[in-house]
This record gives sequence, C-alpha cells and structure tokens, in this order.
Amino acid sequence: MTITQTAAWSALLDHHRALQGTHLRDLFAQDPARGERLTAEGAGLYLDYSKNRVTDETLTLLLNLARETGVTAKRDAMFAGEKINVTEGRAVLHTALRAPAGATVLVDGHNVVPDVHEVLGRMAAFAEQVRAGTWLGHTGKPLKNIVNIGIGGSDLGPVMAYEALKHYAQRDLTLRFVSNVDGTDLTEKTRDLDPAETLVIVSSKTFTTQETMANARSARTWLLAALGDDAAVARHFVAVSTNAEAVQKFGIDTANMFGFWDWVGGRYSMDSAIGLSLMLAVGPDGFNELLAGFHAIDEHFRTAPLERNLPVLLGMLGIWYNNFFGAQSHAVLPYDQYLAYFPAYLQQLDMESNGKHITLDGRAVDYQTGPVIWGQPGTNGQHAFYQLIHQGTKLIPCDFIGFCQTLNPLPLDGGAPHHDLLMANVFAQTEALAFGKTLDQVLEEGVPADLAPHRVFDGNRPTNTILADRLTPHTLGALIALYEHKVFVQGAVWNINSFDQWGVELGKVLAGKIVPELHAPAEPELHHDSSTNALIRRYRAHR
Ligand SMILES: O=P(O)(O)OC[C@H]1O[C@](O)(CO)[C@@H](O)[C@@H]1O
Repeated sequence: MTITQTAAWSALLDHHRALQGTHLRDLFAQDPARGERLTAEGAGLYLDYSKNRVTDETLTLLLNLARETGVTAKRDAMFAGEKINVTEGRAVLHTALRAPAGATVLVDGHNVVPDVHEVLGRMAAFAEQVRAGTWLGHTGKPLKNIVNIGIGGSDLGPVMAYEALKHYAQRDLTLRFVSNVDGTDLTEKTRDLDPAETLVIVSSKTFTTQETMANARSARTWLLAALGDDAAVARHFVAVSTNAEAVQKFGIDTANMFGFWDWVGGRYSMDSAIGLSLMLAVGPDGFNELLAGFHAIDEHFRTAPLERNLPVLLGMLGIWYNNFFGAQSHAVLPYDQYLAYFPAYLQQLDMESNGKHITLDGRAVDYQTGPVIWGQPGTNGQHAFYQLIHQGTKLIPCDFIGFCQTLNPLPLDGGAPHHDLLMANVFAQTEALAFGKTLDQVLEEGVPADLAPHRVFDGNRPTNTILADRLTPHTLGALIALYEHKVFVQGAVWNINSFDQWGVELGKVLAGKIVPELHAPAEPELHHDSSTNALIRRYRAHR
C-alpha cells in the first residue's frame, strides 16, 4: 500500500477541497485566540504556525497521516540505532553525537557514546592548544590561521556554524573554508595567509572526494613551497575522517586524525569531528553548548506529543503544501545576518535527504517528495525576491526566523534601534503575506481604479515564525536539530530513505572518465553523445 492509499491521505484530499475558499482572514476572524493557540515551544524555540492555511481538523488529519505512515516507530528505530539507512546497511545516529556522556546508544551491541566523547575530548585538547598558541608550527610560530578543506557536509555545516557563531569566536584566529575544486577558491582564501602560521584541516568522511583531495594536495604544495620540509605536514595538517588508511596514505599522521563513524551521514556531521574548525573558533565550551542545544531538540522530538512536537508540526505543514497544494519550493528566511549561510546549509540537509523518488521498498512514488529549499537573510530578500512571494502566481510557504535580542545593539539617533527595525520587518512580512490588502481597501486609499488591481495583495500566503531569545551556540544547535528532524519526519511519511545520496554518484563517475580526456596530450577518442564530445573538443581547443 502506498501512502496515497491511506485513509488519512484521502481524508486530507477531501479536506483540502473543502478548505479551498477559506482565507487566513476568515480563520483569524473566527478565532481571536488563534495567534496564541497555534503555537508550540521547545528547547528555547517558539513556533507560531497560526498563519498557515490550516484548521484544527487539518492538524488532526495531518497528524493522522504521520501516525498512519509510522513516523513515531521510524523515529524510535532511528534513535535505537536500527539500520534504517537500508541502501547502505547503516544505522543513522547523528543523535548519538550529542548524547551526554553516560548515555547508552548501541550499534551492533556496542555502546558508541564513550567513543563519541573520547573524540570530543581529543578535539578539545587540540583546540585548547591551538587557541592558547601552544601548538606550534614547523618554524616555531603559533598557528593563527585555520583553513578547513571539505565539501558538502564537510564544509557547509562548519562554515554555516562558524558564521552563525562568529560573535563567540576567538577573534585573533582567522578561519577560511575551501570547498570548490575551482582553483580560485583555494588561491583567494590563502593568498594573504602565512603558511608558517596556518593549520589545514582536511575534512572528508570518505577521504576520497575528488574536490577535497585536489584542494588538500594543492594546499600541501602551497605549504611545502614555503616551509620546504615534508616534516612540516605533521604540524600543519590534521584530518577529520572515517578512513584512517586513506589519511595515512595522504601523509597525515593518524595521531593527528579525528575520527567519526559510518553511522554519521555527511550532511548530519557538523556536530562530529567535522566541527573541529568550529570548535577551534568558539572553544570546547561553546561547542558543548551547541551539542546541548541539539540534544534538547532530540529529546523534544523523541518525547513531546505530536500535537506539540516542533519537528513534526513543521514537517507535516510542509507536507500539506507540498502534497496537497502543489507547492514546489519552501523558503527559509533568517532575520539575522549571522545566519547568512543557514539556507545554503538547509539546501543540502533537505534536498540531499529527501530528493528521492524511490520508496524504501523499491517502488517509484506516485506523489511529490522533497521541495526546493531556498532563502536569504532578511531584510535583503525583501528588496529582491519577496515581490514574487507576495504577488506572484506561485505558492511559497516560508519560515521566518528571528531573535528577540540582538548580539549587536545599535541605537539610532532619534529613532528605533536597528534591531526593532529588523524585527518589525519580520512581523510586517508575515502579516502582509497572511492578510494582504483587498481591492476595497486599495480603492478606499484613493488609488485610481486602473491602478488598483496592481496594488492588491491577495494574502493567504502561509508562513511559520520561529522566535528565540538570542542566537547562542545552544539556540543554533536547537535550530539545526529542528530542521534535521523535520526532514526526517517528511522522509518517514514519504517512505523514502533520507540517508543515502545515490543521486550524486553518476556525475562523479562521469567526471572521473572525462578528466583524462581533457588532460590527455594527444586527441583522445571520445565516445560520448555528440553534444558532450563537441564541448570537450571545444574546451581542449581553447584551454
Ligand atoms: O565528506 P566527504 O566524504 O568528502 O563527502 C562530502 C560530501 O559528498 C557527498 O557524499 C555527496 O555530495 C555528501 O553527502 C557529502 O557531505
């Protein structure tokens, strides 16, 4: 049976039809307490989901769908270390990365929590030395530049979290994140750094990723060109990986390697040793606070009733628009400059997890799965793409994220402080999107009749608002875990494997074949389609 054959699905289809003519204006008018009622809270995050096109019945039906598709049993199987990543035969235990010391999480009968804390302890000891300037480079200088080389989950998490927590970072350390195989990335990010003062962290779960290994080799060449001695690698290079053999082969002493495990997916790994660069920046205490924030949402997700469960609510509301309204995308709009990279991070988390069309039992789905995730920090987006969200033809559900306290209070002479201006925009946008402006209202304002239609806002555009008191490591951990589990809930309902990523393989394999064809001194024999052949020939002729 597919999910479209469940009773909950049919009930939702009927309900969607019945709700067609209902506007958020009506729903708010009918229930003056709606704005306080349709809210939930956990781990310091407050969710207002009242500006969604839902009634109490919608919520009941959506939660019925969650129940009927086994979301809670699947959640419990994940936390219990069952091998729910069936196509790779692996457990999915990023939640064990933030389990407190003393907890027990078994993988094949082995408690992995002490292993996690052993690595955290080694990371902390190393981070303390670098931060205190007692880990010396090859020429005896302390290392004050940190270059993380990685891509995908081995880059996006650390760079997003470093940017998010910059306020808490040791500012005499310079952090750079190199990911693109385009030589410009490494060149530009190292051009003003002194190799004698630079630590390179090669972050790669597999330690085979083409981009990362190319950047790591070039970084080594850059370092050795300046320091002139292979022995320098031991003081200036560390690795984060699950592949000790490949790390050793690259020339990094495994004493300088921080490990993690195959039950941590790349896009779920920023709270493993992959977060080493972040720990160097914010210190072990800051990192531990981040882990506590993750854990707080893990506990909330595991134990809160579905009606008040933040990831379940966000996940099921997303399904409502994705599967019943035909929404193609979902915008995440953080009103905090420090969260500039959060949408990009969520793109990998969500789209690599739920961009699938084959179910766990190997059949093609007959319903939509993961949406396109996109966004930018507010208020910049307001002056760019919000026009389409307000008045375009597409339905784009949005998450607005804001904080009650700013980390950078800037009072304005004779006006409201910056933070009030920022947050006024959060509230104004969600109000405008929900309620819009009718033709009558526009005409009443004296707008000429021929211009009036252009000034109408239909409204009825759904938003969630997530508010927290302050952006701290704890809040960031909670926010990330909130979205991790939201993605889990949706994947569980869609009955897909959110934890593999076979879709990235074909391109990798084909690129591997094309590299020697671009590089060969003699004209290679090409056996691609006519377009690819011609592009390769043109590139060779003009390179
Ligand atoms: O950490 P690795 O093994 O270098 O992989 C990097 C990234 O490549 C992918 O496997 C595919 O893009 C991601 O899932 C992963 O985060």
